[in-house]
Amino acid sequence: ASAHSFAPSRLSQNPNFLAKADGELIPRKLSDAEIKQVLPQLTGWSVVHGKLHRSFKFADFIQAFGFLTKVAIAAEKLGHHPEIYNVYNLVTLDLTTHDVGGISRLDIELAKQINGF
Ligand SMILES: C[C@H](O)[C@H](O)[C@H]1CNC2=NC(N)=NC(=O)C2=N1
Repeated sequence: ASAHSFAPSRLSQNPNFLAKADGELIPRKLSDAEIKQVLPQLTGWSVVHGKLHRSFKFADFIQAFGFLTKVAIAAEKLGHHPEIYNVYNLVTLDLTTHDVGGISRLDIELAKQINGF
């Protein structure tokens, strides 16, 4: 591909991303219909207050935090970070894309990875 293929105007044609004025790509906010369609693949997750939401219960705090450590590593690799709430053996996660004010494919991807832990 020529250099010009990578100009922001070309990249912005990818339906999964929006190009900001400076050319930086950010994920697109998914529609309610798109979220409803993918939700059956995300066992245990629901949409609460416009965020992907799931609670997890563990045997104790150490198990809960071991899980959260895996979540943290996945999040850092993805460059996408969950909202985390922990009380002893309970963990609640809310996934939203702050950059777009809604749920994006990055939230779907993170939820899928978390379900594999
Ligand atoms: C620059 C950096 O990649 C962005 O600020 C990322 C970091 N992690 C993020 N995580 C989430 N959940 N939403 C974001 O919009 C977001 N933005």
